[in-house]
Amino acid sequence: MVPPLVLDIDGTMTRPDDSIDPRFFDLLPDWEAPIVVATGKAFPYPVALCHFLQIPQHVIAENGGIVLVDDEITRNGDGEAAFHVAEEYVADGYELGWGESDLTNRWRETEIAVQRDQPLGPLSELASEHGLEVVDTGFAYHVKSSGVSKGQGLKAVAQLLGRDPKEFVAIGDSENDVSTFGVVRESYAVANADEKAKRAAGTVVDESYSEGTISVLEELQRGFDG
Ligand SMILES: O=C(O)COP(=O)(O)O
Ligand SMILES: [Mg+2]
Repeated sequence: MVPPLVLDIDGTMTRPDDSIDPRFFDLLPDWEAPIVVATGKAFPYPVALCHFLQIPQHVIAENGGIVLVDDEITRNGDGEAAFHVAEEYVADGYELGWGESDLTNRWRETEIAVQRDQPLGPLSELASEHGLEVVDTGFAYHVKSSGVSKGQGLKAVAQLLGRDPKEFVAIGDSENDVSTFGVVRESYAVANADEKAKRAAGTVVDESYSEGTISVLEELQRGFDG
């Protein structure tokens, strides 16, 4: 059998221009084991991705803040504290950086995300005053509860699916994937991954972005066929 997968979105399922690699639309629905989409993005994004891929909705959103398995939703972390950090950051004269409608944070429930061109120092200070931490995904700074992570999320998903996290193969590109790498059987960082992800991964793939991810999936598939 092919192994169950836990896939990061940004930098892992995407191409360098941030688009989802269309090859996943053929590859993933045919994958004969559970697939978990684990992302720092707000909840609607991975739900929509699973919907349009037409795969079961096994989702870790907001870096573990929200977990969805089929019809069951779990929320983790101190969202109130994260929202206070955002308010105070803005009151101090900084911006979250996503414009008026802020589609990045609009549907967030357990953490907040700040554009990476905004100053990190004051954000980290406010976060620690509220007992929170900042994670840099390479796409945004995320202010979140420290006990909340994609890895914790995967443990919850695996349990609901009647699986062991140690059955999973994880692919990711940044420090928010390190916790996932720590709980799975095999972990792969794509070549564009940050140093923390590369250090934590069992294997660093030669190819970047979705090209790297697809090469891992094809390798797993070949192992299965062979
Ligand atoms: O939302 C982000 O900052 C990164 O998202 P990802 O976890 O899917 O890479
Ligand atoms: Mg990523």
